Formats: sequence, structure tokens, C-alpha cells
Amino acid sequence: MKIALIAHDKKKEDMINFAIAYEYILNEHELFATGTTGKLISEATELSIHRFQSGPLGGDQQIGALIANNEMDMVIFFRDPLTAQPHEPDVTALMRLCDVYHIPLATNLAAAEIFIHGLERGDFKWREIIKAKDKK
Ligand SMILES: O=C(CO)COP(=O)(O)O
Repeated sequence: MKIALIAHDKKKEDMINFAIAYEYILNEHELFATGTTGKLISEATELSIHRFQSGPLGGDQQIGALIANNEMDMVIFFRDPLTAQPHEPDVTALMRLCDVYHIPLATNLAAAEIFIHGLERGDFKWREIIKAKDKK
């Protein structure tokens, strides 16, 4: 599964702790992240992560492009709902694309906990079926 990990600045600590706690699950998957989030996770864990631009510089849009191409299976995006972001339109666009393409999107730690355990159990295997169908 291809998984995107993204966190706004005030949520980065949550993301690092999440990645450390669930490194044993995440390391079975292909990981992508916006620039700074990816750098911090790489420094805190042994996970290998493909890093895009930082969010404000287009990283959310790069991840959105993968979603539109059916090349992303899950997005874990710890959003900061209390701070204005200069690239708010990009954030909205990314979440919108998740809804357009039925991509599981967790926007906070509580939801991400459910996703990660579901991932471990194989609850998201249906993504493989969708992708195989799309390739036909
Ligand atoms: O701003 C972000 C997502 O909208 C995250 O970007 P960084 O991971 O580069 O901080």
C-alpha cells in the first residue's frame, strides 16, 4: 500500500510519535510525505520515505496528483485546524481529491489509530482490487 504522511507544524510531534509507535506496521508499506514531515520522520525512525516538496511549496498538490492517478492508497494528514495556512487551497484540494477517489483519509491521531490497526488487519486490501480493475 502507498501511504502519504503529512502534518502541519503544530501536529508534527503527533506524527513523529505515531511513526515511532507504528514503525513496525508502516515499514511494510511504501511511504510518501511532504518535505518537512518526511524529514522529521526519517530522522526519528528507520523508515524509508519518498519526500515531496514542503506543503506550502506544492507538496500537497504533488500528493494530490498521485491520488488523481490512482497511485495513493491512504492519506494520514494531521491537520492543524486552529492555524491559518498560506496554502489552505492546496490542503482543501488534497482532501477533496481523497473524497473524489474514495481514498481513506485520517485527519487526526484518533482516526489514524483506527487506520493503522485496520492496515495491519488487511482492512484496506480492497484498494488492490480497485487498482487491478483500473489497470484493465
Ligand atoms: O504544510 C503541510 C501540509 O499542508 C506539510 O508540509 P511540511 O511537511 O513540508 O511541513
